Amino acid sequence: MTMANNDTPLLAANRLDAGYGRIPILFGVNFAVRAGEAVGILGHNGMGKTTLLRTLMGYLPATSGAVTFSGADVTRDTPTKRARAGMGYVPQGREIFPNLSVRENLVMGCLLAERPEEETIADILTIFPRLKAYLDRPGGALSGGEQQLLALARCLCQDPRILLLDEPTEGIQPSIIEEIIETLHDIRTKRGLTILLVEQNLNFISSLSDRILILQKGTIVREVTPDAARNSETVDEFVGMN
Ligand SMILES: Nc1ncnc2c1ncn2[C@@H]1O[C@H](COP(=O)(O)OP(=O)(O)OP(=O)(O)O)[C@@H](O)[C@H]1O
Repeated sequence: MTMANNDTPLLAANRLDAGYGRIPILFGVNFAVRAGEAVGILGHNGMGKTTLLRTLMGYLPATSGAVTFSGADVTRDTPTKRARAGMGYVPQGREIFPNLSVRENLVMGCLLAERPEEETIADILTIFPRLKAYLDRPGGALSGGEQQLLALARCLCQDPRILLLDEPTEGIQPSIIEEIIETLHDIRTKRGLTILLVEQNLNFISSLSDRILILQKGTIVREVTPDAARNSETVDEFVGMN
C-alpha cells in the first residue's frame, strides 16, 4: 500500500492516456495538485478538458498511465469509490435532478456523507444562502447560475477533499459568475478545499487559480500564471482561444 506524506500530491495524473473506442484523446497527461491548491486547466473546445476530468473520476477508463489520489493508485477504482475517498465532481452542464426539489437534490448529495443529513444541509446552506429561499422549488426551475450553485452545494454535501469542476461558468450570467467566484474563495479559506478547474472563461480561471495549465490536443503543454492568463492577447499566443 502506498502511504501519503507531506510531499505526496493530493491528486496526480501520471502519463495518462484515454480516449473513446479507438480514438485517442489524452496523450501522456502529467500533472500534480498539492493539497490546498487551486489549479486551473485552460484549453479551447475539443482539447480534452471534459475527457480529462471524466478519466480522473473513473467515468472513462484510462488506456494507460495512472491516477493517484492521496498517494493511492485509484486508476481502476469506480467513480463511487473515488467519491468516497474524497473526490468531488461537478460535471459540465451541472446535471442536477430537475424534477427533484432543491432540498431533495441536497439530500442526494448526502448519500455519501458521514454526518447526519440535516446537519450537513444546514451547514451547506450557510455557504449558499441564496438556495434557502428555493428549497421546495424543483431544481429545473432555477436559473442556470442557481443550478450551478446547487450542483456545487450538492457536491460539497459529501465533504470532498478536492473539487473537480467542469466549466462552471458555461451559459451563466456575469452577476452569478462573481457570486460563484466568491463562494469558492470562501470554501477554500474555510475548509482548505483543493480545486481542479477546467474553464474557458479567463476572468474566472484567473480569479480562482494559483496556477494554470494549458491543455492542447490532449496534452499539457505549459503552465502559466493567473495574471498571464487574464490577458487575452497573451492567451491567444498560448492556446489560440480568442
Ligand atoms: N463520447 C464521445 N465519443 C467520441 N468522441 C468524443 C466523445 N466525447 C468527446 N469526444 C471527442 O473528444 C474530444 C475532446 O472532447 P472534450 O469534451 O474532452 O473536450 P473539451 O476540451 O472538454 O471541449 P468543450 O469545451 O467543448 O467541452 C473532442 O474531439 C470530442 O469530439
